[in-house]
Amino acid sequence: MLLTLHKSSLSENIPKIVITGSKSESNRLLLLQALYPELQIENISNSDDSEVMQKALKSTSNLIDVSHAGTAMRFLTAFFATQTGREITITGSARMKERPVQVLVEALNMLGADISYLESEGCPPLLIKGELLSKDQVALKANVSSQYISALLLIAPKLKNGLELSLEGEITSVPYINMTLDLLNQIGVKTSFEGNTIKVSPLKKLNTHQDILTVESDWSSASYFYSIVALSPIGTEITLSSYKRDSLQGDSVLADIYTDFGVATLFNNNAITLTKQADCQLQTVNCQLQNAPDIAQTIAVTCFGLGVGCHLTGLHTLKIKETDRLVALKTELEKLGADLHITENSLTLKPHKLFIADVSSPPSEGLGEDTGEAISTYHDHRMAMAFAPLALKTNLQIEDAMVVSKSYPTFWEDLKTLGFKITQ
Ligand SMILES: O=C(O)C1=C[C@@H](OP(=O)(O)O)[C@@H](O)[C@H](O)C1
Ligand SMILES: C=C(OP(=O)(O)O)C(=O)O
Repeated sequence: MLLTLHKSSLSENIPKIVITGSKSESNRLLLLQALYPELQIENISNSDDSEVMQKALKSTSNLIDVSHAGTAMRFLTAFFATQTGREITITGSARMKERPVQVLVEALNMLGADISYLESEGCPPLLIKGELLSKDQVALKANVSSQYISALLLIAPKLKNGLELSLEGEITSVPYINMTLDLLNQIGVKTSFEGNTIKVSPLKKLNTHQDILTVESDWSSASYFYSIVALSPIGTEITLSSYKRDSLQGDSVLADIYTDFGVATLFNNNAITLTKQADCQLQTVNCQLQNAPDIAQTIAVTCFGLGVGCHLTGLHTLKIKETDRLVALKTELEKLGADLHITENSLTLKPHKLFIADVSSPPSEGLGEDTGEAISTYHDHRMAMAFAPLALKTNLQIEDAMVVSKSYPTFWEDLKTLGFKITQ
C-alpha cells in the first residue's frame, strides 16, 4: 500500500500513545515459556514478529516459516535443535534466506545438534533434526549478530549441565545479550558474564513465585516519536506508555541521544513525556550505535529533517538486517536532496538548509499538485517509520507502508491521532 503523508503539524491536544510490548523481550519470553510452561507473560508485543514466534512454538507442523523475523529464525533454530524426535524445516522470506546464521548453526552443531542447510550454505532454510545436546562449552564469533548468542543462552538452562560460551572478537549489540541474561535471572536462572565468557546454570523447573513477567513497551518504536518531537516547534509534548527508567532495552539510550536535539524525557509512573525544549545547537551530531543499531535510521532522518549533519558509527550490522540499511538510507535520503556518504560501518550526512524556507510557511491544507518524493521501504519496517516524521517538513509518500507491522502494526493510526494527514 502506498501512503501519502501530507505536510502536517501536530494537533493541539495529543492523546497518550500506548506502545506495544518490546518484540525483543516478547520473543525471548515466548521461547522461555515454551521451555517453562508455568511462565506467564503480560503486555506481549502484537508485532508480526511476535505472532510468528507464538505460532511457530504452538505448531505441530514440520515446516516453520518465520517470514521476516530475525529473532524468531535464530531463537527457534536453537529451540528446535533441542527438541528430540522432531524434524523441522525452518524457512523465511527471500531476504531471510540471505541473512546469515552460520555462526549459530556451527555453534549448535558443535554442541551436538544436527542442522544442515537446504539451499545456500550459511543461510536459511535449515533442516533441523532435534537432538539431546551433549556438550556444554562452545566458542563463537560475537561480532556478527548478538542474536546467535541470545539464542544459545535461551536454551542453555534446559541443557543438562548448562552452558559456557566463549565470545570471540568485538561483541556487538551487547545490551541485547544483557537483556537475555536479565530475563533468565528473572525466572531464577543463574548466569555470569565476565570478560568474554558467559556461563548459564541449568534450571529444571521454575519456582512458583517467579511466574509472571511484564514486557516493557518497545523503545525502538518510541524512537519515531522522539524524531517527531525533535522536528516540531519548541513546547511540543508527546506522552508514551509503558516505560521504565531501568529498561532492559539498549534503545532506551534514545533519551540521552535526543537531548542533543533539544528533546527532554520525563519519567512519570509508567509513562514518558517527551518535550521539545530547545532547538538543536549542534552543526553535526556524532553517535556510536554499535549497542543500539535499530535506531540508526531514526537518528539519520531526524538529522536530515533538522538540517543538521551527523556522523553515525558502529553500523556494521545494518548490512544484514531486513535490507542493507546503509544503502537504503543513502538511496532514499538522496532522493530528498541529502548529501551523504556511507562506508561498511558508518554514515556521514552533511548539514543543509533544504527545509529552511518551509519553516515559516503554514502546513499545506491539501495535497496540491505535489505528492512529494516516494520513499521505498525495501521490506523494512524501520525505513517506513523512520521517514514518516519528515511529513512535518514536506509532503512525501511511503511505499509498501504496511511493512510497519513487523514491529508496530498500529503505527499509522497512532500518527493520525497526533495530527498527521495520511491518505491512501
Ligand atoms: O536480540 C534481539 O532482540 C535483537 C538484536 C539486534 O540484532 P543484532 O544482534 O543482529 O544486531 C537488533 O538489531 C534486533 O532488532 C533485535
Ligand atoms: C533488525 C531487526 O529485527 P530482526 O533482526 O529480528 O529481524 C529490527 O527489528 O530492526
